[in-house]
Amino acid sequence: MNAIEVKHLSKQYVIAKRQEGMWGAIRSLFHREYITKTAVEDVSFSIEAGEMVGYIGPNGAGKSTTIKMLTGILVPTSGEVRVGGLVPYKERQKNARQIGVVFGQRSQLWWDLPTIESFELLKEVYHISDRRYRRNMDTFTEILKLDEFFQTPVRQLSLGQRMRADIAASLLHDPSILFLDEPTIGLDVVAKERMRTFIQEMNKERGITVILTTHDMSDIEKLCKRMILIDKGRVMYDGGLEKIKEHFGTSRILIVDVEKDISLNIEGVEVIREEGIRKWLRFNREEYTAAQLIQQISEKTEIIDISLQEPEIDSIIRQMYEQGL
Ligand SMILES: Nc1ncnc2c1ncn2[C@@H]1O[C@H](COP(=O)(O)OP(=O)(O)OP(=O)(O)O)[C@@H](O)[C@H]1O
Repeated sequence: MNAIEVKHLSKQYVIAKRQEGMWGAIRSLFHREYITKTAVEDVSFSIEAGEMVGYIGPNGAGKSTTIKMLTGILVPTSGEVRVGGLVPYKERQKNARQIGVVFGQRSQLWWDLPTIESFELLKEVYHISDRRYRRNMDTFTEILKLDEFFQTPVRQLSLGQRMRADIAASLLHDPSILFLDEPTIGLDVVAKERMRTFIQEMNKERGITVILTTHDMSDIEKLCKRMILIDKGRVMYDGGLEKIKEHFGTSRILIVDVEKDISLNIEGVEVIREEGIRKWLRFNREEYTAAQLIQQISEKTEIIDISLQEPEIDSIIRQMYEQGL
């Protein structure tokens, strides 16, 4: 069964146009002009129950707008959206029972209360039975070490602690679908790793469907087999990580130690770094094979050592963002 089904989904925002200057401001009191901004355009995808999918794209691509439509906060301008069989904006409360949401930049916990009290309040809000509450709290506390800061008010938690508390809170009512928006933003390496391990475990052990929005490609690499890439509101790619490397990652880097420190001017090849006799050469595998390139270099100087670097997913995506999709 598909956990999420999105068909030809679009969202336009209608924004009042700002008129310049004082006269403009006065004029707009009587005559307001509006412009429409398309944030999501004709987006279709389906996500199976138990899948973990990365939803990525540059700033302003339309990720948050999509997530808001999936969680029922926003009403689509057109198209269809179903989450666990429900139309989120029509059945917001019912939908809230089957989804968990974590926004890395914002907390859903009560700022001034000791952390444990936020959990107790959520227990009431979601009508969670004592048994379920205990079971979940025990599991989450064991993995996320929540008891280290149960008595600390949320506003005094470190970012890492706050994220641990937030993700636990989002799962307290056993949702089957989890939306994570930048869950590792600002965390140090250890905290990131802990968060990723927890997400992975919840997906594997409990079969929770996860949609992960992030700008950190290593989140995606570690967690998701599939990613949906959007730009300017449209889906540009939907598939596996490996395939994106094949499709878009046409550049390779040859690292070569040469005998003489000479400049290696080869047409279509970019020297991206030099450290004495060691050079990093970026080339396009559609224009050159590594063997051809090595041949060309060896005509100029003797080669002492070589190695070939495949592009990292991070650099491929960065390149795609920079050059447009
Ligand atoms: N409430 C709003 N009113 C008008 N325009 C909006 C509103 N929210 C978002 N937008 C615009 O819609 C587009 C998509 O925004 P959205 O927040 O969905 O992008 P995003 O991919 O989540 O970006 P980021 O990675 O920066 O969070 C942007 O051009 C943004 O300026």
